[in-house]
Amino acid sequence: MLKHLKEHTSDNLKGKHGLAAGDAAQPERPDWTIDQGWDKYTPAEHAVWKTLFERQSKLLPGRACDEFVDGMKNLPIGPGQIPNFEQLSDVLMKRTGWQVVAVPGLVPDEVFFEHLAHRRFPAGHFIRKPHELDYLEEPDVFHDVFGHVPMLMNPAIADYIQAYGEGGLRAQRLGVLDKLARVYWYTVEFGLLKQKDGLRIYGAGIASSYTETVFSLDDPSPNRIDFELERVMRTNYRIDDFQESYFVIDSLDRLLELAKIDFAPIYDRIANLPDFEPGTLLPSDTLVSRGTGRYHDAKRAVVHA
Ligand SMILES: C[C@H](O)[C@H](O)[C@H]1CNc2nc(N)[nH]c(=O)c2N1
Ligand SMILES: N[C@@H](Cc1ccccc1)C(=O)O
Ligand SMILES: [Fe+2]
Repeated sequence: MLKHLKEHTSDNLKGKHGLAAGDAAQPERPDWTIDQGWDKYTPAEHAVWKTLFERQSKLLPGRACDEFVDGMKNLPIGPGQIPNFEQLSDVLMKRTGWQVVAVPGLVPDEVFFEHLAHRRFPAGHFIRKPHELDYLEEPDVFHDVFGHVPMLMNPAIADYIQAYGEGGLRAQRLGVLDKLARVYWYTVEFGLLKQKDGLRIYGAGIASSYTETVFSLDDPSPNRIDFELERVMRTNYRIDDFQESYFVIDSLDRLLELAKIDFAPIYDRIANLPDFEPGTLLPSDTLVSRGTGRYHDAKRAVVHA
């Protein structure tokens, strides 16, 4: 599974800012951007990209949403080489006004939000090692470019992620970042979309993961629940394993509506309400499918044995 996802937790970031790629030094620039250094990728690194690209490209038709497939088709992303961020930005800029900038790994929350608010997507410049194809703790170029960039070709997602950047800066000031981060997690990273012919993936954390692509759509274990904002804001997520629940929207335009909602009164309303564990089902949930819980229960049983 792509448990790549310690990536998005503030906790994980503490004491680890950007150093996490192992040996990355302090940021060269205040916005933490670096040069992609495209010429410095080795043949072995391009080969890792190719392996990942080909595996995912076979799996995604009929599983990724139409917008993802369209976005990919119109971008200079292929099996042959790790994409060049300047070439991606040229195409994206014309389409939705976004750019891709290189960062050494996780960047501090406020730096991340500042980039998004200015329609710059920070992408890890490094690629995972051959022994980490399905597991890594930081967003690398495969997750960030293959998973996120195709969706940034879509105008609704483009506006939504910019608004999330602005909302992130605000949520930080209000001390409610954990609530907002769950909205990003259960949409941009792990969102499912109802299309005419069934459930499809639009979340980048799924789309860049071979194993979670199958698990999220085909496995009976996880819950698939209609997206409801307050419910999602109160739901913890798993950073080191498949999700126990996925939240489903019926149109990407739904995200634009979310972006326009003023979250401040909602933060206030839920401030003293309890959070939910990832696998919880509530009487108020509208289910696309109820999960058996089998996958995570089996693991819990081993831990408690
Ligand atoms: C809350 C939030 O979205 C978050 O933790 C940030 C922090 N820094 C990051 N930095 C990078 N490069 N990529 C990310 O997705 C994030 N996520
Ligand atoms: N509308 C949110 C910001 C936001 C935009 C997009 C996604 C998530 C949140 C707010 O008022 O803070
Ligand atoms: Fe991501």
